[in-house]
Amino acid sequence: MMLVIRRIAEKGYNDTAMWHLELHKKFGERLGIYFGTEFKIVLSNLEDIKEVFIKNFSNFSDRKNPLIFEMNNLNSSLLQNTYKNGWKHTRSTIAPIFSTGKMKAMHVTISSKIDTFLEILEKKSMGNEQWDIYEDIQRLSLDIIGKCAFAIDSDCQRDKNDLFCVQARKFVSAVDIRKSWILTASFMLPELAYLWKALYRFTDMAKAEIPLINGLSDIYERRILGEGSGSVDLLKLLIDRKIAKREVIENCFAFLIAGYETTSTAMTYCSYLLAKYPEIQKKLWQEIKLVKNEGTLDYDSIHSMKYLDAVYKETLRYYPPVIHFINRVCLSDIVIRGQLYPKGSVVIAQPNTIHRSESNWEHPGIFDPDRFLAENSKLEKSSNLKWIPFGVGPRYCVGMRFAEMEFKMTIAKLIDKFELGIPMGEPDLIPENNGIILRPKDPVRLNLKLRK
Ligand code: HEM
Repeated sequence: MMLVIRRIAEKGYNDTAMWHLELHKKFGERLGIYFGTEFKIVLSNLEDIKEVFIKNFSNFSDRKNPLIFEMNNLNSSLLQNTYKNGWKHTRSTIAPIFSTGKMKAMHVTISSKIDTFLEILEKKSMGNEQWDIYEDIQRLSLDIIGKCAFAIDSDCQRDKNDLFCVQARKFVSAVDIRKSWILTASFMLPELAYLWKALYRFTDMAKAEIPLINGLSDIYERRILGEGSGSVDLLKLLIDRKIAKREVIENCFAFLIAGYETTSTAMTYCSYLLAKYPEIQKKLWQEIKLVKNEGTLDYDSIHSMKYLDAVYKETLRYYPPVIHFINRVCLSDIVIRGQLYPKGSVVIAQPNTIHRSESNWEHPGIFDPDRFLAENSKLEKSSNLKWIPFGVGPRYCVGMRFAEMEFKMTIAKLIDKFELGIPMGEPDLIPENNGIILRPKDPVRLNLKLRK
């Protein structure tokens, strides 16, 4: 604990994401850290991770939520639910709404939001000013999740004062442990749970979530009365699963929290990396041209593109957006591969450590999509845990297919329309850790040249 506090004081919180790599080199592939009285075991050996997260899932089924979160409106959602309270039932009810057929039905909505995004970028690229493309991508992602999870036609992309946009951004930015001392303290001193719970209603998070939940509740009631019966969105798909109102609303809310900043951050990293490596961008553009010679950029054609798939996977390997969320609570004492995992300890797998380890990847510090092409990739095996941006085992990200569709459609359409470059003198992107997400620290400014 003292070591953690000293390190944070010396180098800043951001450093804790990368620090684990150093710690693993120094102390080995299993390391223990105390946070107050809470014991955390960080694993980087793939066999250990497989044993804990997959083979012994029944003893490690729950994620550790800071106790302060028990006061929010997410307890019956997949994000926070526990095995004892019915996570398995919720998961098996919800997973089918992310099937290929359902994703295909939703891709038209997503595509129209991306068209608006491209129109806005075209206008901006005509001017002389440089701007932060992360902001545009975040607004696109909000409009997509607004339409698909909240069933509202928000216009976050064009209207900065759009109510949904303002409230959602307020909520998400409140889940930033650097900005809220109550949140930070509740992570560091979990034994004072009762104090943190009592203080929850004074947090910005609590203030921002109420209008969002009330808005969702209104839409739910109108949907039950038959409004929008022809539309396909996650809200409707959940209502069709005949689960309780509270479960529907909390899970839609969870999709906003889990799906907005994660996907927009991944797409921003990808745009930046393609701008930085023009040869890789050119190869992707050539693949896009080939596909367009045969038809259009739609759900099927985009999912058939091998190089786009390699760029997608390599982006998530190189910069995994979610770094501090793949964890499980040990439900009872157990010994695995000679290691005692005491009841109540929290086991963690960190994607950035696994993705940047030389024992898992050749030249891990080099951005090289070719490593994922079929001929030199052994990743297709689900047992391969070298690539874990979406987590591990039965509790992996339920929205993975949704994120993949949104990412691939946006990047393919963006590169089809613009050639991306890095402006002269622009500094390298620095990823910053906000407690859960690894996001660009500074504005991401790119040159966008309309392709002829
Ligand atoms: C690039 C985008 C995304 C990344 C990198 C990502 C990553 C993750 C990770 C690492 C986890 C934890 C998995 C574990 O503990 O093993 C997770 C869980 C989850 N994600 Fe995502 N996610 C993304 C997009 C989305 C989207 C678009 C949605 C919904 C529309 C979503 C919904 C969820 C939910 C509900 C969970 C909890 C699942 C459970 O506990 O059963 N995510 N995600």
